[in-house]
Amino acid sequence: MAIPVVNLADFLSGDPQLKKSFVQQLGKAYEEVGFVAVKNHGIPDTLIESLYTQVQKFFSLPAERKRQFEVPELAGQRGYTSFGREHAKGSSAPDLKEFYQHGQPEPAAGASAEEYPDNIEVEDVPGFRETFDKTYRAFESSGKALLQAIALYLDLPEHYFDDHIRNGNSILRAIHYPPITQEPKSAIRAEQHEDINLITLLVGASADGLQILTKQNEWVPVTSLPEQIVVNVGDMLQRLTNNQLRSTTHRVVNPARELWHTSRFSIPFFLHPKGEMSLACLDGCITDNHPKAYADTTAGEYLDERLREIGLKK
Ligand SMILES: O=C(O)CCC(=O)C(=O)O
Ligand SMILES: [Fe+2]
Repeated sequence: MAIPVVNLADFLSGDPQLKKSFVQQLGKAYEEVGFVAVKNHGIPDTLIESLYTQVQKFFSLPAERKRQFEVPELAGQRGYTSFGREHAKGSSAPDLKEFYQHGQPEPAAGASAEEYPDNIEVEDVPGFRETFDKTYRAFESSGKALLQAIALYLDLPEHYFDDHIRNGNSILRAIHYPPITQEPKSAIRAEQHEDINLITLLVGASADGLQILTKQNEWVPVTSLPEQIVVNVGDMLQRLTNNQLRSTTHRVVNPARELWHTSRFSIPFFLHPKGEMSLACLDGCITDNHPKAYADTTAGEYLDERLREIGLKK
């Protein structure tokens, strides 16, 4: 399915009409579909190419070497998580994937080392940390503009989210779905789930497989052009907006048998605020028809609960 396409250059153009129409298009798409494709997203192609090259080098390291970058106490939030560890909330079959996670390169002064552990060095791939740091910042900056548009759509001040996400707890995750070597029984590359964070920005996955569950309860493949990124609403934003914006269920299915020998790579950026941000439903989103649907919580408490549900935190 072609998801709605928006042009971030319209929002940043300085033309009030273009900006306004961007805000309406994005907001409407997030009420109806929960996913958009964004063109002119501001993440340089050359950066994405270097990131993919380094990610492929990382995953082709020997399994025992990769495991040296795995730190279970960090609940997968930094470094490597091996194949078969993470499962979707409510599913017992682990996803068919391994991944590497990179966090905030520049935590705020005084931020706790428990919430913002250092990133894990991978000496085997030259330039690895620099490329992840650079891409992290590029995603932060595109994500910030998108959240400004979302704030305007919700009749909040344009810069409502800025402070909450500055030096925030976002995660850049590089995922490798290895070739499938035996009948996977019920397991798929990524079982159906909703993302935890405010919004997710995803650069062109290297193969098909991503599908979203529509309001009509049908699974449809997501298609976007190579120059676009896919950006979807996560549960934190759904919760904050009392279900006005939709955190749409999605999954990654296995390829046809003749393509089992191929790998799939994808690199989502999970945009998280700082842990202390309140996720209490916004007053403007609570009405007689839409009474408050969630208890108050903070982003940090909510993240903790969700990491336990997907098997990353004990
Ligand atoms: O690999 C993909 O295309 C999407 C992955 C995903 O949905 C996730 O990691 O949350
Ligand atoms: Fe996801």
